Amino acid sequence: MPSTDTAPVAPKNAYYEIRALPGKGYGCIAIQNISRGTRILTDAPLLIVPMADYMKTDIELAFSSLASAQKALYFSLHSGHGQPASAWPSQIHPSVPARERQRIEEQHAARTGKEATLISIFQTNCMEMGAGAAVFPYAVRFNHSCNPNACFSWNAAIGKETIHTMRDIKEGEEVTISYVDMEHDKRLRAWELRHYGFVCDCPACGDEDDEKSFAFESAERRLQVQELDRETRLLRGFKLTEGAKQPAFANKLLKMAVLLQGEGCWDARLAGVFFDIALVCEYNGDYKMGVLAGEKALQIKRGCQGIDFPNFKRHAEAVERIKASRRREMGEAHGWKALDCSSS
Ligand SMILES: C[S@@+](CC[C@H](N)C(=O)[O-])C[C@H]1O[C@@H](n2cnc3c(N)ncnc32)[C@H](O)[C@@H]1O
Repeated sequence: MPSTDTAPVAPKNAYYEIRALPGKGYGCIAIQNISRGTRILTDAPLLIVPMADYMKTDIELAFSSLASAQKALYFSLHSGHGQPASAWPSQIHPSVPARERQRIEEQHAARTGKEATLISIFQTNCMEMGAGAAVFPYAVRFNHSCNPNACFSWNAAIGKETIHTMRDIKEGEEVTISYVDMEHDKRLRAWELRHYGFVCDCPACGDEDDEKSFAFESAERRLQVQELDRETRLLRGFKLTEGAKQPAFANKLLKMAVLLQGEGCWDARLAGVFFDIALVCEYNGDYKMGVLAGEKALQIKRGCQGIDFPNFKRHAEAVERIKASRRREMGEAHGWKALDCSSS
């Protein structure tokens, strides 16, 4: 439950409002139809903890520098404390180093404690931010779905967390994000979500044995994405040119893109897959496909992160380069080169 009884209000916006939802505390409900690719929130951090493996003292230090209104705002956020200790492992293996042991004990005490604490609120609401994590006072109000209709990103260029819609959303629908990696299977997701103190009942968490269900299809897609990701991961990034030399590589990426779209994941991962397809096509001299994939990558990236996202310009420049190669190729195919007097 939220730590205070005062209902939170979303920043003034045309897209959604925060409402109390049965069994979920508060959540964000669309107040008009929203098209895919709409930025519905930019949110500045309230409390930043600059390391991933934070200790209680790191949160205390960050909290101590807040103004009193910010402290009150922090304590108005949802807390996942009060979980039964029996639901969690009762022992820590002796091989675990002392610092990590202390960290686990602090986290456990916060989760199972009787009251909301700095840690229990941080656990429930923090989002990755650079090398650490932060609490964003409005982004925290979005509930989870394993099959979400929106996604979040830390945009370092504007210093804000953004929420973008990944699908067309109807007025009255809840806007959700995913707290977990889409590749994870139902069991792993359920374990991860236990840390937040709830059991997910989204369509992807339905009966996976029913072959006609969304959950069945979704599980199949996730499994295939996971396999394709494993097969291609080491050949992406700075090793992409090695990947490009393998005949099946681009097809694997394309398959991954189809599966992600089937799952409704119009997010940065999908944009990244299309961008890599574009670069592979460029490397292999298939500029026509390269332009198509590159434009698709930019369209998705614009929709899920925005053109002000730090690496958007770099991606757009790469796509322009592929387009220029395609134009040259077309020119040569039409004999324009022969007409170019300046080259004689
Ligand atoms: C980041 S907060 C989300 C906003 C929160 N509902 C609130 O009232 O402020 C995370 C908490 O919301 C609740 N929650 C999020 N997604 C949920 C879901 N799909 N089903 C039930 N509870 C959910 C859980 O209590 C979780 O610990």
